[in-house]
Amino acid sequence: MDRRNQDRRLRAREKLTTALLVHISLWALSIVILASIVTFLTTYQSTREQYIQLLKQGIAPKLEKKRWQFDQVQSQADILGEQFLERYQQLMANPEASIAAFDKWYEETSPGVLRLKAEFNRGRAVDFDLFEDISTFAGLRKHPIDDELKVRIIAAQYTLNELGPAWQHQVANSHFSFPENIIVMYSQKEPWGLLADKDLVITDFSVVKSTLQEFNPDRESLWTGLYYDISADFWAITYQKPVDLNGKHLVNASFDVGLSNLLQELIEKKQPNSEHLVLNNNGGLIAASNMSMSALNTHQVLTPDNYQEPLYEAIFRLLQEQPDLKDGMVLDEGIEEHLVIVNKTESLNWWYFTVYPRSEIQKQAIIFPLKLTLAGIALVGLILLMVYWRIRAEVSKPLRMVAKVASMMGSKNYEDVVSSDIADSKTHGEVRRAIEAFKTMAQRFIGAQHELEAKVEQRTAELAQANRRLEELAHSDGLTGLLNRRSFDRDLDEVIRTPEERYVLAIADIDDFKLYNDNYGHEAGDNALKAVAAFLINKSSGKCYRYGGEELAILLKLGQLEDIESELESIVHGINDLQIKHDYGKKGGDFLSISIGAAVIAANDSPQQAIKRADQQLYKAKAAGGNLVYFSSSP
Ligand SMILES: Nc1nc2c(ncn2[C@@H]2O[C@H](COP(=O)(O)OP(=O)(O)OP(=O)(O)O)[C@@H](O)[C@H]2O)c(=O)[nH]1
Repeated sequence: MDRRNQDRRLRAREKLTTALLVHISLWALSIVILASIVTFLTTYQSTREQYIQLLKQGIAPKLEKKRWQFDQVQSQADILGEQFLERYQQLMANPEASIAAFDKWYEETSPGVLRLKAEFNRGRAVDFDLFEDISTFAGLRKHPIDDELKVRIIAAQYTLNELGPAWQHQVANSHFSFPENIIVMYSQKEPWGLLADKDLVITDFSVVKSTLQEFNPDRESLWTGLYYDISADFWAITYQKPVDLNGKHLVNASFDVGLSNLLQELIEKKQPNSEHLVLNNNGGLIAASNMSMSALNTHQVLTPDNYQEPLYEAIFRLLQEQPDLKDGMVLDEGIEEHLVIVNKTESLNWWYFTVYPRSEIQKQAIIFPLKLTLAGIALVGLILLMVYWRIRAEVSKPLRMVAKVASMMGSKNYEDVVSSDIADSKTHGEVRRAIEAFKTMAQRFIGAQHELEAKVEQRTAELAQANRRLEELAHSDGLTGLLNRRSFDRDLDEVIRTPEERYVLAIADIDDFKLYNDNYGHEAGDNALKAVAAFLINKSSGKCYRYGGEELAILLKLGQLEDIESELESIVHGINDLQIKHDYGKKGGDFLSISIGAAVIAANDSPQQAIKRADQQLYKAKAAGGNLVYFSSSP
C-alpha cells in the first residue's frame, strides 16, 4: 500500500469523524440553546414577579404610612373650616368689635397692602387671648377691605391662633387663603405674612385659583403639586379646602405639609435602578425619587409645564392617555423600556408609580440561562471529546482493519486473510463479523481456486490428448491406419536431409486390384486393402505409408541388404499366405498378391529421384508377372 493511498484513507477517516462530530455538536448545541431560551422565558417571568413584589414592598408601605398623615391633614382642614365658620358667624352677629380690632391691629405697609402688626407674631395678649406666630398679608385687590372682610380676617386670625399650635407637629404651616388676595398664617417657623412680597397675588397660585367658585363649582378640596418653599427652605405640598357660606366663597382652610422626609425616604430607601413618583389627580408632582436640580430651581408647584423631567413627563402622559388606570396594575409597556407598577390611594386621589427598567429584569433573568448555556456548551464539548475518543476506538480503528483486510482481498492474498489474527484481537460486533465474512470469503476463494486449478489441469490433459489424436489423424490414413502421404513426404524429406543414416524405399502395389474391385466390389477392395496394410504394419521393420490409391510405401533403415530383401520377400509371400481369394487375376492365381519395388536412397537423391528409383523396380516386378520383389541395392 503506497503512501498516497494511506493518506487518502486517513483523510476519508477524518472526514467521517468530523462529519459525525459536526452533526452531534449541532444537535447538542441546538438543544442547549432551545433549553436556554425556554429557561430564559420561564426565568424572566418569575424574575419579573419577584421584582414586582420587591418593588411593591418598597414603596407601598411607606406611602401608606404617610397617607395617614395626609388623611389627618384633610380632617384637620375640615375642623379648621368648621371652627372658622362658627367664629365668623359669631363675630358677624356683633361685628363692631372685630372691625375696631382690625383697624387697630392692621397697618398699611405699602399702598393698598396691609399686614398684621409684627407684635402679633412675636406674642401679643388681647383680653384673655395670646396671639403668637400669627401673620397676615392682605395684598393688592380690586376693592378696598370692607367691614365684612375685616370680620372675616379677624375670625380667621382667632381660629388659627386657637387651633394652629395643636397641629404644629403634623404640618409645617396652617393658614387661611382668601379669594380677595389675603392670607392669614400660623407658622412657628416664618412670619410669612410679613415677608410676602407686596405685589404677591395669592390667587395666582394654581391651587388657590382652582378653589375659586368659577373654577371649582363642585367645591372640591385640593392638594397642590410639590413645590419648594424658599422662605421655609423645604419641600412641601399645600392642601386647600374651600369654605363657603350661603353661596359665598369666604376662605380656604389650608395647610402646608413638609415632604422633605418623604423625599428623603424615596431617594434613600428605593431599590437600585427603580424610581418612585407620586402624582396628584391633576398630574402635579407630589414626590419623586429622582428630583433634579432644575426642580430645585423652579420654586413653584411642579407640573409638566415647569418641570420637564423625562420620567415625570412619561408618567404624566400615561395618566392622560390611560383613563382606565387602576390601583395594583403592572404595565409592561406603560413607559418605553420600563415596568410600571401603579398604586392609588382613593381618599387622597394620589397616584404612586414605581418605575423599573425592564432591561434590569432581563439582566437578572438572563444570568441563570447564561450559566445554563455555558454549562451546556462545556458539557457538549466534553461529550464531543468522549465521542471523538470512542469513534476513534470503536469506528476508525476497526474500519482501518476492515480496509486492511479488504485490501488484502483486493490483492488476492487470500491465504494472508485466512491466517490473519485481526478479527481475533481487538474487534467486536459488526466489524468483527465483517472481517470474519472476509475470511470465509477468502476461504471459499481458495477452495474455488484449487477446484479451478484441478479442472484446468484435467482440461489441459484432455486437450493434449485430443491434440495428439488430431496429430495422429493428420498423419495417418483413415482407411488403413497407415501413415498417410503427408507423413511419407515429411519422413522422406527428413531421411534425405540426414545422409549419415541410409534408408531403403520400398513401394508395394496390389496386383490386379482393379479387377478385384470390379469383381468383388469396392467394399471388398477396401477390406483387402486394410488386410494388406495390417500385415505390413505387423511384419515390416520400417515405417509403412499409404502412398496412393492401392500403392503402399515402406521406409527401412539400411542394414544388411540381404535382410532387407528377405524381409520384403517374406512380406510378398505373407500376403499370398493371407489367402484373400482373387480368381480374376491376369495370371489366373487363386489369391491376392502384391509386388514390391525397392531401392536404396542415394545420398544426393531428391524425394522424386528416390521414388522414381523404387518405382522403376516396382515396374520391373509388375512386368515380370507380379507377386515379386525387385530390389536395387545400387543407387
Ligand atoms: N476398393 C478400393 N479400390 C482402390 C482403392 N484405391 C485404388 N483402388 C483401385 O485400384 C485399382 C488400380 O488399378 P490399376 O492402376 O489399373 O492397377 P491394377 O488393376 O492393380 O493393375 P496392376 O497394377 O498392373 O496389377 C483401381 O481400379 C482403383 O479403383 C481403394 O482405396 N479401395
